[in-house]
Order: sequence, then structure tokens, then C-alpha cells
Amino acid sequence: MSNVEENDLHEENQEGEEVQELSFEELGLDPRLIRALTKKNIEKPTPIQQTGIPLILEGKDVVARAKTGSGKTFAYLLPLLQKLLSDNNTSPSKALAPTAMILVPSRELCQQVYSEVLSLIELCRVQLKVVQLTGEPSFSEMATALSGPPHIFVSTPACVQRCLSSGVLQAKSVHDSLSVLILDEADLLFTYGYEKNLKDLKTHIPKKCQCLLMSATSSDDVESLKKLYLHNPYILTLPEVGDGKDEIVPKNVQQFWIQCSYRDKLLYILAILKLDLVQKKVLIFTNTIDTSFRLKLYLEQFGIKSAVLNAELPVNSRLHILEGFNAGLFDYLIATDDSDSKEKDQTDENKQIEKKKFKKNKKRKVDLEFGVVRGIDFKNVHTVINFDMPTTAAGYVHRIGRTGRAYNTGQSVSIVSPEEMEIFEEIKLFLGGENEDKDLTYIAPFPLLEKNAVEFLRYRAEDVARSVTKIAVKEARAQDLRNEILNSEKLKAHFQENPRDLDLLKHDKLLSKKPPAPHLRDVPEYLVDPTTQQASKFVKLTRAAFGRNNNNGNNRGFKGRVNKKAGDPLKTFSSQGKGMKRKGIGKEFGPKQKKKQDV
Ligand SMILES: Nc1ncnc2c1ncn2[C@@H]1O[C@H](COP(=O)(O)OP(=O)(O)OP(=O)(O)O)[C@@H](O)[C@H]1O
Repeated sequence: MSNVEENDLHEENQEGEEVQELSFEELGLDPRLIRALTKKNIEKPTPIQQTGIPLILEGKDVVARAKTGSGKTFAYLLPLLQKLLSDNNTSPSKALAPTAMILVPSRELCQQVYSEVLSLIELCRVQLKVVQLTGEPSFSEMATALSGPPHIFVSTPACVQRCLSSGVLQAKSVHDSLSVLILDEADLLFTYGYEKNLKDLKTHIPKKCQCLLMSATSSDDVESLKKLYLHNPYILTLPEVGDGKDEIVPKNVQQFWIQCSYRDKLLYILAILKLDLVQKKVLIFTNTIDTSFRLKLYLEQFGIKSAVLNAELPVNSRLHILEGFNAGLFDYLIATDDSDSKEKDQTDENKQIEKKKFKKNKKRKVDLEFGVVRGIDFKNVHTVINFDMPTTAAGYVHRIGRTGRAYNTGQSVSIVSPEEMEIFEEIKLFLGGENEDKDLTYIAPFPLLEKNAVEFLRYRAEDVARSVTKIAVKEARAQDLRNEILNSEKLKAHFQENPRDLDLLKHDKLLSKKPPAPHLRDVPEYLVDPTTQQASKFVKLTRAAFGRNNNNGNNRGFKGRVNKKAGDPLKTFSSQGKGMKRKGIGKEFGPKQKKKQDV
């Protein structure tokens, strides 16, 4: 590894160049890998895969910068596995440390990458060992994980450092064995406080080791990492379309916005969801955990069940919430995204202060390895709603990048209050690049919601909003946390034995003390104006035409596997109290109304 400055001549910037369509076979991939991809319904490589795979197979160091959802994970996993498959065929391993390390910034990403590698290995039916480790594992956990050693070790930089300093991982063994190092979500690694870990780790990385750096955006941190780790790198910058307009946001995501007062945000989101004006699945972002619970409690009263996801929840619960949502067990997920605030805390020193602060407040300990937005592959999300606007333009890009992934389509709806207009303007400017033409905005007003439809809902909506008091929110948040902590350990043990038991992943249980009132559950047609009814029908027809979740078949295989064992001890660990099962479905919204919106 040496400094990259003098090797800039080797850089290839493919921006704007037409990418030639090649198949996986033409990229030279092993037939076993191609079969595995076919089983996953993945037929043709994305542009970053077309360009990146051959270079990585040749053993080059590569920096890959491509949009969110563009398939960067397979761009490095496929050539990595190919290399390990051929190594496996040729020589028996004498390694004392992993052959490849994949370093990611968060636990969620670690789990995601691990699952992705594992499933490819299983589908290829080959004997390769992959292990993941995050957080602060005990000596024996580290020793177990690294015994063997695994071919691929997926971890965070801090955790690898811990393995090294405890002596479980010998620096010399790393030096002798490591042949591929991948830094995924590279633009986040410093932000999450791993700068020192990465600088220390660098001294143990052998010169012969191939280094890959994957990132959705370019930043000073990516530059620093590139200089620190890479040698003669090929720089791939791959927006799918080089016309400048949709370089940042995938062009298959339609962006909309709604302007309303802060107070009316609840009313508007209710209207969108209840009148069926957006496609499911829906990922909703809030800026605070309290807001997420407020929203959950509020929507519950109208019969809309959702799950919350935030840094406060125990890691097992978070992972299961993601898994449940990805498997299609619930349609609405309210995520509290704190990556923006993380991005402001650039230094290790700040991280330490933050850590101490959280240690003091153990009741509300937030996991610093949590990352809900960046890099997480939420499967088949069609709509992203910004209930609160993110605090940075980059935050916006990463949020809406959770939809329209790979070849799927998606949409985003931002609910913007007057207080948020400044950041909204900033976002528009950011998306429009240099072009300051005010008419040229890529975020269009949401077209399907008529003022009348909103106003008809106002009375009920405001009534319910008032009932969701600060105390109710506080209690719901505490209750949810208690339930999840209780569930977390049980879930961990249970899932080790029953990895496919999806029934337990339903984290969208009701938190309200009272079940939703029947008259709030259904909206009678007379309350909805004809235009909105048309819009709603149109959305439903589109959904029917594309299949329920507009998915690409990734959920297949989960159906029918739900384990409904009556005697399951975990079933008693529910956030839903006895007698809270919903009754009375089908009652009217207003008195004596028979016609209803189909919800
Ligand atoms: N060639 C392909 N064809 C169809 N789907 C693909 C292909 N490659 C990857 N995918 C799917 O696309 C989704 C997004 O891929 P991935 O998570 O690798 O994106 P990413 O570029 O890493 O995004 P981010 O920057 O947000 O992390 C995944 O669900 C993955 O299974």
C-alpha cells in the first residue's frame, strides 16, 4: 500500500460514458455464482457491477462511488467469492487469520452484508466460512468467531481493533493471511468515529492486500481513506445517467412534497395513508424518537399498524424489525434517523463525550453503532415519507435512497412545514446542482391529495391528535423499550434454533391502551371527494398490476413458513396486552354510513 497521489494517472472516471451491457457470464463469473444469482432472481449486472467486477477480478484496488441502491454490495461480493472459490480449489488453507475482511460502520450493515454473503455461499453449495462480529464481544466470543479461521470476517473497525488488542487476532497472522480488505459505506466510517481504529489497523495490512472502497457519495473522508489504504486505485464514479439532473437521486424515484403547518402534519400523513394514496411498503422518517411514537399511537387509532425503529432499541430487536419489514410482515415502518446528528460529531473526542453521556443515562442508552438509513437495504419499499424533514441535503438523499433500489421504482413524499422551508430549499438546490432556475425543481407537489379530502378528515384527526398526549407518548416509548428488551434475549435464543420463525418478527403490535375505535377505522365514501376516490382507485389498480409490494420476487420462499406452534414460549412476550385484539372491524367513520373506503 502506498500513497495514491503519484498514481492519479491510473484513475478512470467513467462519468457520462456509456456503459456497455454485459451479462454476468461475460464478466467472467463462476457458473456457481451465476446460478446463485438466478435463484435470487438477479439476471443482469447493474452498471457498477459491470464495471467493477472485472477490475476486482483482476486484483485491482478500486474506489467505487455509485448511487444508493445501485448494487455496490454484489459488485464486491461476487468477485470476492469467486477468488475464494478458486483459492479453495487450488490450495489447502494454512491461514491463521481471515482471508478477507469486510468492514462496515454499523451493526445493521454488518448483519445485512453477512446475510447476503451467507445466502450466496449456501446457494453456491460451497464450503466457505463467513463470520460476523460487532459491538464489544467477550474474549470467548472473539475466539469462537475467529477460530478456524473464517474465510470472510464481517465486522466494524472498532471490533477488529478489539480482536487485535486482545490478542485473539494476531497482527502477524493478519499480515500473512489477509488478501482482500473491503471498506463498505466508506464515507461513513470516519463519521461513525472509526478514524483512529482505521489508522491503527492500516499498519497491519500487508502490501499485497487488495483494497476496495465502496461509497454512495464522495467526501473528504473517502479521500483520506483512499490515500491511507489504496494503491494505484481505479476510481469508478457511476451515476446511471450523466445528464446532471438525476445524478444524486436514482431516476426511478419520483419525488413529491406537501406544504402544511407543523401541526397539520399528522392530518396530512393520515390522509395519504388512510385514503390509500401511496403504494406500500412505506418507510416513514422522523427526527426524534418521541415523534415516532406519537405518530405510531396516532395512526393506531385509525387502524393503521406500524413498527418503530430507532437507536434506543436492543440490537436483536432492531435486526428482527428490519428482517420482519423486509420479509413483508408489516407495511409501515417509522424510523428515527439520527445519522445527521452523527455527521456533525466528526471527532473521536466528541464520540467519547457522547459515549460517556449515554453511559450515565443507561435507561436511554443509544447504540453508537446504529445506522438506520445509510446502506441499509430495506426490501421493496415503494414509498418513503419524510414526516420530519432531514437536517441536511445529504440526509435527504440517503433517506429517499431507501426506495427505487436496483431496478425497482419508488416515490418519496416530504411533508414540509414553514419552519422547514429553508432546508427544503437547500435540498432543491442540492438536487438541481448549479442550476438555480427556480422553476427547475425535481420535487413536485403531491398531486393526489385534494384539499377537501383533508378537510373532511380534520375534525376526527385533531380530536385523536389531542388524545396522544406527551404522557401517552412517554409511556408508550417506555413500554415498547421494556417489551423489546425482554423480547431481545428470548428472540436471540429462539432464532438460533428457528431462524425462519417469522411470526415473532411482527413488531407492529398496538401500543395504545385502548384498541382503535371502530368508527375511526373506516372512512365512509361520502367523506371523500370524487377526485381523491379516483386517485385512491388508481393507486390500488397500479398496486394490483405490479403485485402487492412492487417487488422483484425477493420475498419468495418466506410464504407458508410462518411457524404457528401453539406452545411457543415466546408468544407470551408480546407488547400487546390481553384483550387488545382488534374487534368491530367494519363499523363506520360517521354515524349510520354504510358505504366505506376499502381499507
Ligand atoms: N444486478 C442486480 N439486479 C437486480 N437487483 C440487484 C442487482 N444487484 C443488486 N441488487 C439488489 O439491489 C438492492 C440494492 O443493492 P445494494 O444494497 O448493494 O445497493 P448499494 O449500492 O450498496 O446501496 P447503498 O448505497 O444505499 O448502500 C439489493 O436488494 C440487491 O439485492
